[in-house]
Amino acid sequence: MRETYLSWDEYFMGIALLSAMRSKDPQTQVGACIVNKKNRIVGIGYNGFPRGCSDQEFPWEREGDFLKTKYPYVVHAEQNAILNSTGNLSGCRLYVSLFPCHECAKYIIQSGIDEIIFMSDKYANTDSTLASKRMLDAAGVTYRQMGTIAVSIQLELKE
Ligand SMILES: O=c1ccn([C@H]2C[C@H](O)[C@@H](COP(=O)(O)O)O2)c(=O)[nH]1
Ligand SMILES: [Zn+2]
Repeated sequence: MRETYLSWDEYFMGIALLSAMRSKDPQTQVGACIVNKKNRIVGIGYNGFPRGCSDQEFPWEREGDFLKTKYPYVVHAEQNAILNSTGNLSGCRLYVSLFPCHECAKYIIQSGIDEIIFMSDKYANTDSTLASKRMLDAAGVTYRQMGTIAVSIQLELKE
């Protein structure tokens, strides 16, 4: 038997990271993958503009006049994963490449997701993340950080 197969955590985080690579955000690409108790993927998403809002017409800027930045327009990865999901998310886990912001935390809680597995916590000291953790703690949604994963795509094609 092979000893180097991926754990479930590595597998689903790998899918979240692969999804992040679809994002057109030049600064921060986020991917999310929702998994049920049977280890079935039930939702997937990345950060991007809503349907019909073209990347040619909407800005990816971070600074300046609010309406000329990405912030009022971008749909977060977690929100897309929840909106794209196939059914009841009660008891599901969320794999996400960046710790969810306070807005996403509300949707996560209300959807019934009860565990978050994240990689980066680069905005840990911001009010958004502090508010997010406060709500998640109050609601009993647990979260844990995964260290870096080395997923190299290497298939042995045997004749
Ligand atoms: O919970 C979150 C928080 C942020 N995002 C997305 C939204 C933006 O596209 C980027 C953050 O951009 P910065 O330039 O790093 O501020 O990440 C998300 O999908 N989920
Ligand atoms: Zn968010």
